[in-house]
Amino acid sequence: MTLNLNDPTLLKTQCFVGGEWVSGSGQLEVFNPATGKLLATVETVGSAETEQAIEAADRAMKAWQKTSAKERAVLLRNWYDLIMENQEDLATILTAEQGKSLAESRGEVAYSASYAEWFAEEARRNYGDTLAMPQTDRRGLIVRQPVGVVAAMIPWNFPSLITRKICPALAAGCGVVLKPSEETPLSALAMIELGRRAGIPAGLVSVVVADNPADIGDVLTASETVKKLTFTGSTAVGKMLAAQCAGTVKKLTLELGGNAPFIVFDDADLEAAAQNAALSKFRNAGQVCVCAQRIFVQEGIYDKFVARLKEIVQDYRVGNCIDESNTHGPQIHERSVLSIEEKVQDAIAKGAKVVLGGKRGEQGPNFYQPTILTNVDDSMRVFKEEIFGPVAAIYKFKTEEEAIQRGNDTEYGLAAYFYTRDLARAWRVSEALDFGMVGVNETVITADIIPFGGMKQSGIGREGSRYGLEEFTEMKFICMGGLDQ
Ligand SMILES: O=CCCCC(=O)O
Repeated sequence: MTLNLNDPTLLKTQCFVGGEWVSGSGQLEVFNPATGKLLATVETVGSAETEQAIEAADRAMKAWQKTSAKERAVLLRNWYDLIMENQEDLATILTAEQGKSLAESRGEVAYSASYAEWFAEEARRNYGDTLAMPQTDRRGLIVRQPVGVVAAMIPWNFPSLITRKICPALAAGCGVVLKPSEETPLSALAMIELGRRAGIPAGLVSVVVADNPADIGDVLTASETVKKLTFTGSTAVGKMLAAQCAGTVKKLTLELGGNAPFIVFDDADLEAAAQNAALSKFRNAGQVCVCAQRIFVQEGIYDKFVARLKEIVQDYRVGNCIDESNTHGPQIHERSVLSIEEKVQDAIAKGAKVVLGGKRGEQGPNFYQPTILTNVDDSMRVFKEEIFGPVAAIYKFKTEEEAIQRGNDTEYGLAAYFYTRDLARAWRVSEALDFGMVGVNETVITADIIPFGGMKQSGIGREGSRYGLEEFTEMKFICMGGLDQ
């Protein structure tokens, strides 16, 4: 399948190692999940090339960390400009390999660019501190230095979001070896080509694609040279990688799963709540860790809310999103459809009622219909597990205490949302929810400026914001003595 790109040279099919596009020993076929058609065959690499990438990053960062913050900022700003200039091509590649709507892809590319711009600015604010020492002949300083070579792994649901990891690392003075998901390597390769054009020094950032991800993962996690792992993906894989990193005591940033409650109180603006529940729940066909998963609606407005949500969702046009008239795309693969199907069947067997959908889509093996379930309860798999699909399960509740208790009843703690017009309740509930990010009367809460990350088993650390830069630095204390001589 040929993609209609303004700049066809952005469609890269080799890995980028040590500043060069390199031939690989294996081959990885990348398919459009909407059509099953082959998009590209990427030459893959293994452990030897991953070792080379680590050594190259280590070498390159020795010079890079000596550059001025301004120089690093200029490079990141150039990258931002190039991403935005190529937004349409990047969105086309993203939709083709991942399936999300073109509108969402354009948004993701701009969002990704925003991290390059943000960290171009933050690069100049890598501040330290001074201490009032108890001894008169001493001065204490705290400086922040680059953590070292960083291994970064990104998931298939946001394949162009490599900047949220690479840009703070570069701003801090680190080198990076990035492993994209094997399902969606093309966006990362296109993005890094633009990074190369923006002036990333040879070797400082490599992108390694494997047909056997464990080959690359094992080398990155065992390496003594790699000092930090930043990973976005499932909680199960995050735990495994954290265990692998324990041998070399690497610093970790883990952005893992979520099971976000979306709570609608009786006093809420019902139209806003229904519109935003739909927007959040069905974003990227339900494949977003941070979005609404368990929708709790207070009993007084439950029926009205369900009716309005159904009206909104039944208008969705599901299909191949390269056709811009389609609003929602496929799941990433058939395994995912099977997993959604099993969870919906479990709910139905335990008494759930299907208000909309509830079946595989007719568009192809990777599609599942936008679905609304009522009569659901907390014993069902749709309550306990991340659905990662277009299924809105709507739970009824009576009191605020009950909503908070059930909302918190999950091992995850990434994001939570609620709708109310009562200011005191807005504070109470915000403080009581055990989640890293809380949206009050708002679901579009993520941005370059905010600390993205979760509590409990949703992860460790934060990305973006001013805290996101700290994650790529080591704090060093310097004591200067003998100053009264
Ligand atoms: O997997 C990452 C989800 C990112 C979504 C966002 O930042 O809004």
